Order: sequence, then structure tokens, then C-alpha cells
Amino acid sequence: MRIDVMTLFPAMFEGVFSSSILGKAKDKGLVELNTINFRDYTKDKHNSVDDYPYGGGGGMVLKPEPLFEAVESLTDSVKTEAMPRVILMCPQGEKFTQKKAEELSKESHLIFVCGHYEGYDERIREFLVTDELSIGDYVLTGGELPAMVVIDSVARLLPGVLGNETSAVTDSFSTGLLEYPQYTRPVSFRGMDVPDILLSGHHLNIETWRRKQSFLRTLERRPDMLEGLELSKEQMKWKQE
Ligand SMILES: NC(=S)c1ccno1
Repeated sequence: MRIDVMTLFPAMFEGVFSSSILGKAKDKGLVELNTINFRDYTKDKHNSVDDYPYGGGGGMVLKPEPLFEAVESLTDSVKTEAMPRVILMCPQGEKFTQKKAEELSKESHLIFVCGHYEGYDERIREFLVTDELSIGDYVLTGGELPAMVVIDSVARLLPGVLGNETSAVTDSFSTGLLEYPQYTRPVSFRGMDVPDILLSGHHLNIETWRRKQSFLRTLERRPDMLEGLELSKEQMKWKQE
């Protein structure tokens, strides 16, 4: 997968794109990560990327030209079979979820648009962008941190990135439920013991215990995730306990 990020602050991505799992994935060639400073696509002597809003009002609005030309410089140079997804990170966007991460992980080329200032010229939304995503109902200083969140969530799903393919499958939300409790050595820590079931070696019983724990944890912490779902017989039993 190729990921390009349109930003006025490329340095913000240096750590994310060079360290830990994303850095390793980049080194293994599993994902190509680039930043493009769309200020480089301005043509006026002040390199303006924003301007005052028509109709007045406070704040500045990102101009369409630099972003259109920056994105088009990519799509013209990268003759991909399919047009890339151009993703605008903004509070008005669709709420980002694990399901959306799984959908985006199937794409070959993603372009993220990270804005600052008060907003974007509407023509960017109407004619350049394919998706608008929000990581939550709050306002940040820009789209860079949300883009990092989405990139991390998508890239970890790419084959070979995590190394242990199964771990992404059992993560919270991937199963539709929150993840079950995890334990590792020591078997007893300050009097807090690992549940006996996990030491039993009885894999079927362990699987059942984990399914139950996932269901009960979801029921307790995120009942909204169960709304509209038809509970299985075992889930109904656990719910009644
Ligand atoms: N909530 C999101 S994605 C955002 C972007 C900029 N400010 O908030």
C-alpha cells in the first residue's frame, strides 16, 4: 500500500513513519509512506495556503488551488489502476471505526489531507475528496494527529505488518466485541493470580472462557455495540447469570 499525506507540517510524521511497527513495515516494503507539503504548490510570492472567507467571519479558510495541485501531482505521476482514496480528516467526517480501517486496508493507495486553520474551501470537499473521516467529536489544531491514528489502524491490518496475523483478528472490535482479558508470566504477581482456566491446557474450555469474557466485557462497558444484534444461546445464558 502507498500512503501519501498532504500536510503543512511534514516533520510531525517523521517519528511515526520511522519507528516501531510502521517503521519496520516501511523498511520491509509492506507500506510506502510519504509526506507532501502542499505549501510547495502555492504560486504567489507569500506562498499562501489560506485566505479570508467570502461573506466575512472569523478565521481563515484553506484555498483550493494548492491542495488540488498537490493531489493531482500525485495521481498524474502514479498511474494506479484505481483512483486513490482521498481522505479529508475533519470533525464533520464519518466516525472512524475498525470496520472502516478494514475497508481502507484493502486499498492500494490512500491520500490523506490534513488541514489547519478554520476549515477548507468547500470545493475541496465536493470535487477532490472521496472520504471525510473523524476520529471523534472534538476539535484539534489540525488533521495530522487524526491521520496518524487512521494510518496506524489501517497499516497494522496489512499482511505481514504485525507478524502474527491472528492478533489483528482477535483485537477489540475486529470480532465485533471487546477483547478478552490477557495474561502472561508470572503466574502470580503480588497475590494476583492468572485464572486457572488459562493454565488448564484445555483449549476448548479456554476458547469458551475467552468468548464469555469478551461478551461480558462488552455488555458491561459498551452495550451499544450489542444493540440490534441477535444474541446467541450461550450469550443469552451468560447475560442471565
Ligand atoms: N476530529 C477530527 S478528525 C479533527 C480534525 C481536526 N480537528 O478535529
